[in-house]
Amino acid sequence: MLLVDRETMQKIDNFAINELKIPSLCLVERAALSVMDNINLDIRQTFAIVVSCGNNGADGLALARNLLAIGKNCYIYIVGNKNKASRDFIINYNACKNLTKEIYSIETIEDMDFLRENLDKVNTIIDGIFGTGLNRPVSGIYANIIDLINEKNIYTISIDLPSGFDANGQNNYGSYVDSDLIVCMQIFKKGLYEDRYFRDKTVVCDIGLPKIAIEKFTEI
Ligand SMILES: NC(=O)C1=CN([C@@H]2O[C@H](COP(=O)(O)OP(=O)(O)OC[C@H]3O[C@@H](n4cnc5c(N)ncnc54)[C@H](OP(=O)(O)O)[C@@H]3O)[C@@H](O)[C@H]2O)[C@@H](O)CC1
Ligand SMILES: [K+]
Repeated sequence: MLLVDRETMQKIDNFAINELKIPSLCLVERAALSVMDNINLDIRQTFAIVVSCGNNGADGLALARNLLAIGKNCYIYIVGNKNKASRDFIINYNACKNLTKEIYSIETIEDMDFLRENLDKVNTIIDGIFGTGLNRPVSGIYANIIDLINEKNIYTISIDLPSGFDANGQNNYGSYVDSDLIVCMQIFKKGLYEDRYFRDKTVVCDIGLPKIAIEKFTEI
């Protein structure tokens, strides 16, 4: 079983995008559709999509866009500084704005109360807060949101990694999402595989990263 740590995954992503010229927006779209393929859309009608402003969030907004396109109810909650958002986040954010009014920033205690109340409207939470970009302990509003998600007994799908969980399985960054399902992009992240609780809840999906990019940084 091929496993990667965070740093190696980032090297593979960056080589594919910057050297092989694989458009990152295509990788984000494939990631979003791989999550969508793992949702039973016959029973899941209403979604809370919780994102921060990096490419894990871009995956979440691309998923929201695809769910909205088929008429699902999506409530989008954004934590973090949109001014620091990734290009792929912005592209998907601009599209989602034309598909729904239900887009909310979560910054204050009042916003947290709003989120606590509104999560009860959905039967599925999509966790697109952090992926392989997590690089320090989770604190403040991020920790509050992760704790709130865990308080709710609502089916939760994490994109790539449970937000707050270290891809390398070495660092304890504090709170992390207690996911029901993790859709992990392209290669099993080491920390997930080595964690018995999360290994069995993880599916690994091909998002189109070329073999030559993967082989360059791993011993296949
Ligand atoms: N193009 C690609 O590479 C592809 C990526 N893909 C997807 O993107 C994910 C990686 O995306 P990403 O590198 O943008 O980081 P992400 O996990 O969204 O974090 C966002 C930012 O949060 C910050 N941050 C970190 N720790 C923090 C903390 N404790 N508390 C607060 N903030 C914290 C940190 O920014 P900083 O604050 O360090 O400037 C970080 O940059 C990957 O898992 C996969 O899902 C796939 O679509 C395939 C193509
Ligand atoms: K996540």
